Amino acid sequence: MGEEDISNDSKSSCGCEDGTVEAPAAAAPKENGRAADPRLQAISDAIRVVPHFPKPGIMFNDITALLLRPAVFKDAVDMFVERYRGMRIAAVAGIEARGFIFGPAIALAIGAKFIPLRKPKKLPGEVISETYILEYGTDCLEMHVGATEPGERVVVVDDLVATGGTLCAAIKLLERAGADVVECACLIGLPKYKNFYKLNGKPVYILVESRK
Ligand SMILES: O=P(O)(O)OC[C@H]1O[C@H](OP(=O)(O)OP(=O)(O)O)[C@H](O)[C@@H]1O
Ligand SMILES: Nc1ncnc2[nH]cnc12
Repeated sequence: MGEEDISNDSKSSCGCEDGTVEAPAAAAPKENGRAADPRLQAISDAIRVVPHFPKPGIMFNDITALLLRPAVFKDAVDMFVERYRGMRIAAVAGIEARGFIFGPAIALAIGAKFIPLRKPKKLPGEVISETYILEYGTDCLEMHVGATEPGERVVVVDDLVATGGTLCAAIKLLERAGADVVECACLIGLPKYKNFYKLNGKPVYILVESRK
C-alpha cells in the first residue's frame, strides 16, 4: 500500500496515520505482478453482505456465512497464522464479539496467549477501559489489569475495520498496560474508509476488502 495523506476523521479519537497493509492481491486477481493467494477469493465470496443492517445505509459484512464453511474458515485463520508465526508474538488480543471467533485459533496456532478485550461490565476483575465511536453508535472496551506484561508483543484481532475506532481503543488499552502492539489483523476492511484509518501509527493487516 502506498503512503497517502489522510484527512482528519472526526469519527475516531486518535490522531494517527494510515497504516493499512492488505494481504497480497486481496481485492484483485493480481497485484504488483504477483499472483493472488487463491484462498482470498473464496474468503471474500464467503462473506455475506446484508444491506441496511443494523440500520439504514449500513452494508453489514456478515462473517457467520464464512464460519459455516470450515475449509474457508480454516484458510482465513491459516493466513493470519502464516503471517504472525515466528514474529515472537506473546499475545493475541481479540475484540468482543467477532474477534473472539478468530483470535483464539490464531493464538493457539502461534503459541501465544489470548487476551479478551470485552464490552463493559463483563470482566470480573480490575479493568482499564477505553470508550470509542463506531460507524453506528458508541461503545467501550475493557481489559483485565495484568492480562499483558510491559514489553510483550501483541497482535490485535477483529473481523472488520470500518472507522478504526474500535481498533484504536484496543491499541490504547494495550499500550496503557505497556504492551508493544505489533499490528492489527482483520478479515475485512471497508474501502470507503481506506484512507481514513486511525490506528495510533500501527499497521492493520487486512485479508479482503468489503465487496460493497
Ligand atoms: O472500525 P469500527 O468503526 O470501530 O468498527 C468495527 C467494529 O464494529 C464491529 O463490532 P460491533 O461494534 O458491531 O460489535 P459486535 O462485534 O459486538 O457486534 C466489528 O466487529 C468491529 O469490532
Ligand atoms: N459494515 C459493517 N459490517 C459489519 N460490521 C461492522 N462494524 C462496523 N461496520 C460494519
